[in-house]
Amino acid sequence: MKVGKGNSQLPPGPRGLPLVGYLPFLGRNLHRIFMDLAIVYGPIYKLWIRSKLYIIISSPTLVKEVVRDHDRKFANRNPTITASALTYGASDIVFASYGSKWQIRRKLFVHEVLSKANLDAVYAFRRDKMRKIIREIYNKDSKAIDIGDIAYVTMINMVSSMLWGGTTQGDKGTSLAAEFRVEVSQALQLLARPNVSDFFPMLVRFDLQGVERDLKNVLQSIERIFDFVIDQRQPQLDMVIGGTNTTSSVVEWTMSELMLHQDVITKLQEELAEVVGINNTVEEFHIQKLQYLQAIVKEALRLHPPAPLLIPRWTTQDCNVFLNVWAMHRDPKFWDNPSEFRPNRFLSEDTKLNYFHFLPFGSGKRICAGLPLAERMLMYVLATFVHMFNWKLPDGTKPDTLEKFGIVLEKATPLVAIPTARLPNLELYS
Ligand code: HEM
Repeated sequence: MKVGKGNSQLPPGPRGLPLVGYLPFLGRNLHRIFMDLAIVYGPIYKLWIRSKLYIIISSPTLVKEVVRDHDRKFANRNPTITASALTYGASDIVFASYGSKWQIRRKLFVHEVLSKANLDAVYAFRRDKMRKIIREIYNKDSKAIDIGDIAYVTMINMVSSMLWGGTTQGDKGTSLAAEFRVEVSQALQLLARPNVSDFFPMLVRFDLQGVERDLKNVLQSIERIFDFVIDQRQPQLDMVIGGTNTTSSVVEWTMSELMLHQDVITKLQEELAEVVGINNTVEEFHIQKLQYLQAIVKEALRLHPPAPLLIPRWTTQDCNVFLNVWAMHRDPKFWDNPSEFRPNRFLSEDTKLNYFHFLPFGSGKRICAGLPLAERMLMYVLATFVHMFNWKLPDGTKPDTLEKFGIVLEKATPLVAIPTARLPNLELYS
């Protein structure tokens, strides 16, 4: 199929303005705008932005064609100027073109760095970092803490200890990790922002929206923090950026939903008491027995997938394809009362099956390469936070579920909560 503007085989789509196409109508919440357009144009439609074609899909049957039936044709990426700058010319896995370099990098990453044997072998590092965080939370002595920040510190410590055996230590480390989180979060939002320079190459040098300037500043800060933390060693951005904001954001979203649903947190604490025991700390080997926790995490990933549009695919026919999983995760055709947080839906046999309307990690050749580590860290951290502590909101506050769109869908307002030790044996906190 040719992708010229007059091609009648293309799906329908909204008309844009002459020259710029649909660009002026794309606000910051792309996943919601795309869902609203799907109501008008159907589960597959097109957008032109200048001469670039975008296809947006939000039906599981069509998604299956992209990620399974014709996977290879849709396995490429087309990084924007911002994505290229952030990854030093797509020298990572996420934005690398589909080809031998990507294949080698991915193979090494999946089969060596994140192999089961290697993940088991470095569990001691994750355990050690978890213990330090338990102590840090306990020492806050019933003061309110930012859950996203503490989750981020935990994740960055776990990931960096796996990579370099290092850590961000104590208060200094915590503030550095928090600083790093702000910078990475800004970088991810810049990545998601439509940039005029991508569509008008002759305007690149003017950087009209200042996106490249902002990204350069963010990159400089990231490099400065990295140099300090890892002492000049080669940063592995795939793991450090891909693996920390996503997982910590899911921890924050899950904790927010738990704070809003006391019945769920009570049931989870009962499960933890039964599987782990109130005289023990959580270990990774408990995770597979924590069925209710697994359902909770899936439900949080359904409502708040960190990558609501996955990472766009670039086809052999030169067009970008967005898979709007956020819309599918909330489609009443597939879910009863889709906007309600109901982990039980994942306990029934029906939803345990792998359908294409639930894809928080994507699917096919480009499926999240960090999935095994992501699952371990998420479950381990959440189980520990909920088993070791009771959490209460500061007086007069209420958690919300407002979103901030970026490559990672974050919470707009940070969740702040007060922990108190839950287990009788206080030695477990020291
Ligand atoms: C809750 C946590 C996470 C979620 C929801 C998530 C989600 C995703 C999604 C949706 C994609 C794109 C998939 C597609 O295009 O079909 C992706 C790609 C990727 N993720 Fe994750 N991710 C998470 C954690 C991690 C972690 C912990 C790491 C690293 C340790 C990681 C590394 C990667 C890499 C390297 C890719 C690129 C794969 C490729 O293009 O070949 N992710 N992830």
